[in-house]
Amino acid sequence: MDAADIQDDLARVLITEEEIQARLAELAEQVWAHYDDGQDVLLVGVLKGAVMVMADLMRHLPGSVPMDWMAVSSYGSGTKSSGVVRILKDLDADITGKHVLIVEDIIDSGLTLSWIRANLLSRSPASVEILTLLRKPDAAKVEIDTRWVGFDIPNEFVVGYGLDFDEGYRNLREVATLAPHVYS
Ligand SMILES: O=P(O)(O)OC[C@H]1O[C@H](OP(=O)(O)OP(=O)(O)O)[C@H](O)[C@@H]1O
Ligand code: HPA
Ligand SMILES: [Mg+2]
Repeated sequence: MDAADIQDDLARVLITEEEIQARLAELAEQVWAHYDDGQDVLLVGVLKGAVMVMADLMRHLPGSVPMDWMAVSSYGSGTKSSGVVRILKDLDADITGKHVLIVEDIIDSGLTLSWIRANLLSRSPASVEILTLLRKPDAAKVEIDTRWVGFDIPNEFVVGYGLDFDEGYRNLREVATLAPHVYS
């Protein structure tokens, strides 16, 4: 798939690269202040969707912070959450007594993060907070206490900036909806 093909598959750009970066810079400032200049916080990214958010959020932080990753899967190759969460890769770190900030690309139904949050809370961390770039308020099946949200978006399937459709489109720099011909 070449670059021109990718652009042909998009219906509408919802959030531009510039808007994403400006918002992440704001969020990074708030995160840094909340954790007392990044003291004792562990950033936990959720693979694979959160790779771009993690990479750019971290680079907006003015000092050094550690990161760790979990891989879970609930979507498979479709566009609807199965609600069944599996751990594909667990954290390397023991988070007992640590301040954990979960970094995510999107809260859609909320099923994935509510499961991850409960799972991490069972390990006796000092705190667990959530930062997500995107949230779909109209798709929520469970309410999740989310301290930092980049953008609330409509209840449409989106791709780009880490978000995939059938493992494609993660490398787009913006967040966009897909053209109908891609689904059919
Ligand atoms: O709020 P929900 O309805 O649970 O959906 C959100 C989750 O779904 C996506 O991950 P996916 O399982 O597709 O894996 P991926 O990150 O590897 O694409 C996304 O990255 C979130 O983790
Ligand atoms: O809208 C979405 N796009 C891509 N992956 C997703 N995972 C949950 N919602 C979405
Ligand atoms: Mg996905």
